[in-house]
Amino acid sequence: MRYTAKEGFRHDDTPRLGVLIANLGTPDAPTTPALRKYLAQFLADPRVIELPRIVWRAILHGIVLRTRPKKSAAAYREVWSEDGSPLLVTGLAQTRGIGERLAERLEGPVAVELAMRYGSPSMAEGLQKLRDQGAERLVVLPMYPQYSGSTTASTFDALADELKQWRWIPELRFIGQYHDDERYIRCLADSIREHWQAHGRGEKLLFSFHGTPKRYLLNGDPYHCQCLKTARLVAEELELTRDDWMVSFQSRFGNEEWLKPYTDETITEFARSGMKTLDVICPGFSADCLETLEEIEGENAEYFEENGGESLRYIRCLNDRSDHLDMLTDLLLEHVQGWPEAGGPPRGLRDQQATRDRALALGAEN
Ligand SMILES: C=CC1=C(C)c2cc3[nH]c(cc4nc(cc5[nH]c(cc1n2)c(C)c5CCC(=O)O)C(CCC(=O)O)=C4C)c(C)c3C=C
Ligand SMILES: [Fe+2]
Ligand SMILES: [Fe+2]
Repeated sequence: MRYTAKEGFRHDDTPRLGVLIANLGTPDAPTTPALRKYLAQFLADPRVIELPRIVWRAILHGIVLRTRPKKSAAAYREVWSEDGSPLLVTGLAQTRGIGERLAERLEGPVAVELAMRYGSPSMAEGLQKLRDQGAERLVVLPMYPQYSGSTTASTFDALADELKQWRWIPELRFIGQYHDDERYIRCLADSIREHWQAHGRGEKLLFSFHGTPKRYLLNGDPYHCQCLKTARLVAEELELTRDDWMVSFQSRFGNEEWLKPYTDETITEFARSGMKTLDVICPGFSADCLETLEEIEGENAEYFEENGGESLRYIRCLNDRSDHLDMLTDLLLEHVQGWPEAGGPPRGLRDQQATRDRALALGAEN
């Protein structure tokens, strides 16, 4: 059949609201073969690498996938826990926490699933699980506070690739960003204050965001502006002066110019100029992952010390903090507003009798 439908579909099924929590994804294991598979999917995405396909495919298969998997696997081993990759472990905890909160706060039934853009659980699996639970309305929350074509739009592409195979497309809301949401800014500021209380305050606060090629900004991607705004709002909330904080961009990939200043150079420069203590936070990530734990808390903390600094204190992502999950639940609830009978089953399907009538009228057998 060309178009798919829910397994065991019945015309009198109870409809519910479906919530898809989407994040980037992570390899299945910290091994070279698992990394090769993950990076092959990730780096083949034209939203991530905007280069002519034939040129890039030759570089990807001829060079990148022969060299990077081994190096990346070693980096993943540094952060891997007994339960698996931090991004997945935290993603599952976030999904559970948001599910519990929504079930308490919504009148109608709700189903919440996690899906990863690359690797597993895949976008197709997450969406099919929601459909199997009767989700006729769908809200998608890509867990990226700042919109970027390379992340948020890529999630949309994967969503569309799956949904275009469905017979019955759910009603849809897609959350594009929440970079300046007051509650998100307050969560970040509170996490910084708590860190200062526990570990003391460093000489400066560095906001380090994942970078993208500068070309994407010049071609209209709002990511850079949204990162700067998040940092400025947090600094305002903490009543910092302009000298107290700075923004930089990490995780460069490839040879072209990326968003500047680069985090590794900034941190090295700070240490060389005599700074002894530095606080670093990564508000572009909703969950700690390779890029924060290995690259910032590991590698960049080493650069800081090697160049004369004494301690780089990494402030963890909001992860499954309850204020973060409350904030994301509020955001989801806001986005289902305006739907007839917000959050509940679609109008006309509320009582089972009406559904059965409709099934009869259609002459359906079930
Ligand atoms: C938070 C936003 C992210 C943006 C923007 C982003 C852009 C981007 N990333 C790459 C290349 C890689 N990123 C990798 C890991 C990675 N990236 C993000 C988030 C953003 N990326 C996360 C959360 C992670 C970690 C995943 C985990 O499993 O913990 C990797 C893989 C690791 C490695 O080999 O270094 C690559 C590669 C590009 C090219 C890009 C912008 C165009
Ligand atoms: Fe990345
Ligand atoms: Fe990295």
